[in-house]
Amino acid sequence: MTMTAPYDILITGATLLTMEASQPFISVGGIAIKDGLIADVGPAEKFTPRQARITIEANNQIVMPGLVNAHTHAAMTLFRGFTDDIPLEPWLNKVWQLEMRFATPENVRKGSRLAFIEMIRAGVTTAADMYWHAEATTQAALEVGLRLVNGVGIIDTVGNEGRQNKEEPTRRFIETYLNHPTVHPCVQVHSTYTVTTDSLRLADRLAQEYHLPLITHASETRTEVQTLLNRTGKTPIGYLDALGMLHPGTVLVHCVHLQEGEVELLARKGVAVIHCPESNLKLGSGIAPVPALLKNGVVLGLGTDGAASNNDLDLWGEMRTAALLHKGVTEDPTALTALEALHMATLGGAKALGLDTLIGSLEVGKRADVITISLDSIHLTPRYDIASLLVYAAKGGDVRNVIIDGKLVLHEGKLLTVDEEQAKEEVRQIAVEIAAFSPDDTTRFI
Ligand SMILES: CSC[C@H]1O[C@@H](n2cnc3c(O)ncnc32)[C@H](O)[C@@H]1O
Ligand SMILES: [Zn+2]
Repeated sequence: MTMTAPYDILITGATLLTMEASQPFISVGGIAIKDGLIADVGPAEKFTPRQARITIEANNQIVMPGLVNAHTHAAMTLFRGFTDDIPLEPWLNKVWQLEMRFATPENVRKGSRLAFIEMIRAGVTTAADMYWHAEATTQAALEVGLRLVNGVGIIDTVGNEGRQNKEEPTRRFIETYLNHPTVHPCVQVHSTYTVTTDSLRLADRLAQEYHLPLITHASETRTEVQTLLNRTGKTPIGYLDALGMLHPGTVLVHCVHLQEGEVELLARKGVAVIHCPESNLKLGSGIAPVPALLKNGVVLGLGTDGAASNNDLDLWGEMRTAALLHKGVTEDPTALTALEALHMATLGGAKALGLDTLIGSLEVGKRADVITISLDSIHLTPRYDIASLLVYAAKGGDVRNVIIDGKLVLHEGKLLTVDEEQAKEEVRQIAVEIAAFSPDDTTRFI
């Protein structure tokens, strides 16, 4: 007689970092996964190895919720290192010339696939993407096995997009994925400086109609704020407010140059903010007032932004940078603690994207997005405080296992879904053409 194992996957012998407020750590425990869900979590005594089809013995490993990269432009791996060490506006003017030529659906799929492999290898289980050809990015996520928040990227001043109808493709994407288990539609507009008032209004209307997050870049640079002030007499935040677009569900990426009263305004309106510290530093944009946003109760997520402005997609580095940066600028080592950085990279990001009932913590009934981190390395020895170890010493390469929606995607360091060598080779081939292209310095899009 064959007995069916009660669980699909069982992880035993690990230290659990649940990210649950009531019980954030369990010293030696296990987690059981069944039908895509977390079926049980708890101390070791609860589990015996033969209870599952796959058992992962995770002694000297940490088990925690998968990381949420709450803002990225995945396909921009294609342009990683193409143009560095210049400010955002001339950078965008170059990047947009590249994108008009090379961001074809097929290239976007290949560039995104490379990005998603990089992310999964570093423990990211969910990414929120904003790019051209949303369907191509989505296909890449489905192939690699990553959970994706995505929508049609509305932008009016680049390419022929300005003349095109935004409503129909946005609705089509939303309706295709509304009840999908791993693709979560959202509405997204690039920014107040590249999108018409009509498109901003349309985006807000669609977000409200479908009860979806509305994501946009805001107040990333001093120049952006000045551009909006010159055009409208309002800052980007003030402009969005005047349009009634600041409300729960609105997600603002960057928020580096907030003006007086804007932190409090965002808190009052229930707006979430995504912090992308490494991209902001590399473009010389500045430093977002994260400690003030935290103090005022704003929901915060953490993002890498794209690989052309970061230039990697490692959220461990992002947590560490965030924690160190805010201690440094405020001259206060408590400004952003290790646990707060971990929260931003897990439950905070999930909450910002409206997914906290599904993911972000290890809780029975949530979707099983789970990672294990090996503590065997020199740089993770010895061990006192887990949050400290993870934020101040761990690296993406320490991730051993990744489970997304109950499926094992990375097993003991081996990616199970796609051929990594082929993924790299395909992007190298596209890069040969990109390397031969010379964008000019003319400002034409902003
Ligand atoms: C409509 S597709 C998204 C669009 O955003 C561009 N982008 C990449 N990084 C940034 C950034 O830091 N600020 C503003 N816009 C950015 C990307 O190149 C695509 O064109
Ligand atoms: Zn961005």
